[in-house]
Amino acid sequence: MESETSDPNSLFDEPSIPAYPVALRTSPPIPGLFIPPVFLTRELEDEIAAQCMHLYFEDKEVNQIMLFGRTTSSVDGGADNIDARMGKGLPPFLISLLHHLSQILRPCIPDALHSLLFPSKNAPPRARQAILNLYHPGEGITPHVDLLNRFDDGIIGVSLGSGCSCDAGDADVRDRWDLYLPERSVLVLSKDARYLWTHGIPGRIHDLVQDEDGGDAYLMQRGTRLSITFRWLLPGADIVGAPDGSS
Ligand SMILES: O=C(O)CCC(=O)C(=O)O
Ligand SMILES: [Fe+2]
Repeated sequence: MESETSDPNSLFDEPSIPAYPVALRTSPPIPGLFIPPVFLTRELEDEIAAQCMHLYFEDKEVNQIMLFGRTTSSVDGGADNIDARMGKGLPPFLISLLHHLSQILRPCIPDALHSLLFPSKNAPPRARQAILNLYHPGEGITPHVDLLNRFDDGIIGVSLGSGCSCDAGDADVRDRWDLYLPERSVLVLSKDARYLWTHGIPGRIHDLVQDEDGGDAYLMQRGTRLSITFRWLLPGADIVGAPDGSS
């Protein structure tokens, strides 16, 4: 992940209103990208963040954790085991989060996309992968497309602890959008948004954000943000430690 700190020449550590692009609060016209108007509850946010911090980040010098699930089989009840189908091999609190996401996303995204993200009993079994990223203010992630040879279509991301801007650029960087991912919001990337557009988080301590009521854009300070993203592993891609082991 990349990092940038405040301007060392700034006397008062005040942001001069920077020439940041204004991050939109509505989904831009990128096919397959959804930031639906649904949010995790504060209780759920706190519970998940506490589990992640305790299990993976506290007292450790890491800012990214990758968790690999496994494909269901007849041993765990196969397709009838709804928890296994949701994310066999992932920790129980992430499986609960996936159940919750399935419920809240159902009315907000196309049915076909919902079935891709949360497959029915009859769908072929597959393995999930989760990436947990911890960003302190000023840190970001370089624009990228999630690995094409490792992950399938359909990515879900949640933002915990803080919002941030996300920049989305098309492959030729001829078109780009800045979107605001509020704290507790959910982002879904599929189709063009997953395959043809990059996504990244600029490493900043503030974001310039569109006003919801049509007023001037305003600066929002970043807090520590934890993102959790879920993807499907392509068949055979669940071998940990492959040479291309980045996200
Ligand atoms: O932090 C985020 O929301 C994005 C993370 C991401 O793009 C990744 O882990 O591949
Ligand atoms: Fe990504």
